[in-house]
Amino acid sequence: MSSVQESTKLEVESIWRSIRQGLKLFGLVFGMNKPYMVSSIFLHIVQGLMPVLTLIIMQNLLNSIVSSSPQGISLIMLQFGLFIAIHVLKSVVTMSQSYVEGTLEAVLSKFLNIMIGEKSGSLGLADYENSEINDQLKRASQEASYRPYQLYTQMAGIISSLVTMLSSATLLFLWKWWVVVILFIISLVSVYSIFKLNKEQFEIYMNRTPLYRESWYMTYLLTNDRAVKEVKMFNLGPYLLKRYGALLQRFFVEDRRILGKRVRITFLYSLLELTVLLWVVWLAIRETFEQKLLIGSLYGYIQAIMLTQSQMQALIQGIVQFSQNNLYMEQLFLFLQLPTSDPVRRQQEQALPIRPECSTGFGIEQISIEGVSFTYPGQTEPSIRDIHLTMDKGQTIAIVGKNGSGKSTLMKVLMQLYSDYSGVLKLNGRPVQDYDLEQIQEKIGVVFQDFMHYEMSARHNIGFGSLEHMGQDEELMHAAEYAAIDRIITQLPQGLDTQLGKWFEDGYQLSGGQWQRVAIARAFLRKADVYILDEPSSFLDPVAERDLLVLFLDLMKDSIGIFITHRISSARLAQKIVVMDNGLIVEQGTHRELILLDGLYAEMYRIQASSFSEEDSLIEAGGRVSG
Ligand SMILES: Nc1ncnc2c1ncn2[C@@H]1O[C@H](COP(=O)(O)OP(=O)(O)OP(=O)(O)O)[C@@H](O)[C@H]1O
Repeated sequence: MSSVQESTKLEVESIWRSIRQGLKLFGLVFGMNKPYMVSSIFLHIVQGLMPVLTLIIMQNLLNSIVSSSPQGISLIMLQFGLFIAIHVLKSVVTMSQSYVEGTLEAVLSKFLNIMIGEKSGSLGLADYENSEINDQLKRASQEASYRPYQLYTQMAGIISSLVTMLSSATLLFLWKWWVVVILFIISLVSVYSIFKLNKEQFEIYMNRTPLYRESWYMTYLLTNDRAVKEVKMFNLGPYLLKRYGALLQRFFVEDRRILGKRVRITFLYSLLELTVLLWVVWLAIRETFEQKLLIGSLYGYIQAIMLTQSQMQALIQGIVQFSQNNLYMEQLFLFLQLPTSDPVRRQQEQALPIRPECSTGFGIEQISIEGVSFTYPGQTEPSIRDIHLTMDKGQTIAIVGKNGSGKSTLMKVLMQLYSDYSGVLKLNGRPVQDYDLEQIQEKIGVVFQDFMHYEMSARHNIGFGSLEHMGQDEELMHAAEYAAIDRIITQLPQGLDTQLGKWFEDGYQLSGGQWQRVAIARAFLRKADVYILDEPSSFLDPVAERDLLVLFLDLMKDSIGIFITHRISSARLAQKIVVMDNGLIVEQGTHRELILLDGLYAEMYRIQASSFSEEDSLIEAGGRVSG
């Protein structure tokens, strides 16, 4: 097959795909609001008939005036009445249309944004860490509020233009059929070239999404309150602005090139069309001059020529824009059909069997991890390898290890945030897959290393730990007490209902440690069987950290308590200490056992202890000198 044939086949395929997507969209809108959709299509058809009806009425009116037929003034009056009626009808149609379309727009945007929100919620952590999916998500959410509606109105507009074009072309066809044929051929060729251009533009757009995200990130850094301190102190503003400017310049150059091409193509075809049109107008004038046509008919034909041409243009524009938006719609539908990596959603979507005794009413008495390994998507090396660990109710476990040794990864796998791990994870002696995974997550209270600051009230910030307790002040304050943040909350201007953070009006900004305590309270609000604190003390002062851990140990009598820490002074409080290195558990035991083992833990202990004794001796030496 030659390259021209191949490319034509691709274009035809793309038109068919557009039509299929368009029908899918009509189906979607129809499902959302049937009466409005039917009214909208009906109004578009009526609108499409209006220009030719107006033209015929005007043509007859003019012909009646110039021919001064025996019926005289009464016929003229009748036709003038029709002329008034058609204009009134036009206004009614336009007004009704704006109401119906406005409603449809709001409905479509609402439904699609909710659909995208639901889809985003169903994605797994691994999906969010995948840059390609992030691109898709960004495209989908950015455009959901306007693209589908644009597409819908374009499709409806195509119907209108088609009706107008067919009706005016019929008038013209009855007079000079070959004019219609020539105009049709010119339009067909122009549609083909514009389709090709659209594809090029779409590819540019697709390749651009990661760069769009980068440019978005630059503006985020330049305008975000969390980044502003570092941006100022490291004087990053000019650098970030330069990178941002370079990206915008690149977009500008590409856009200008495509625009130039588009204008050249459109100009060429318009010129061709205009030549044909002017020739035909000249023919009509000549026939009128030769008294073969009445002046009303001359008016009618010139109008019909203009209408056919303008509607063909509108039709081409409509089809072009429609196919352009359609490529974006395709992306939206693809995103909505994306399979999730989330273990909980997968279990629900695939309706995997759950043992009746494992669906509700169970408690987590024991967790055993048997030979679990996990490699992040896109990575070649596993981040945790052949992990064996058992944890029982009433036990507190500290996990220590160097940066990047796999501590947080192990916890995320345990929390069922990733699905593609190898090995066996058991709860109460049964594989985790026998259980309702959502129920398992509900039985875990967690403080992540990068916990959230919700720019909402203190009530929301704590209440998000257990939505059913959101309205119960006593429960919320009880959780706050565990995290030693209750006094601060009581002193806030509106107590629990005080807005936290600085993003919204009347927000009260907490310190880093106070935010962390709020996150801890959030985890404690949940009546969980397992509590996981990933570096809970990173923002806390040493006294606060110790108080927190002592309380934590006390609270864990009926639960399993796991905390990740870099401080040996904290780790030694736990009943079991697990030491990780390079994705492996290299040691486990009590503080005493591990010191006696004299391995990595003992070394970490010595380094941390010696830093204090060195400081002590320096202080002592300093004291002696000054003394
Ligand atoms: N989302 C991710 N995608 C790919 N690799 C990751 C991801 N998160 C972590 N890693 C890699 O996995 C390894 C273990 O990371 P992890 O966060 O579990 O370490 P950690 O022991 O908790 O470290 P730290 O003490 O610094 O918090 C690291 O090499 C890290 O680069």
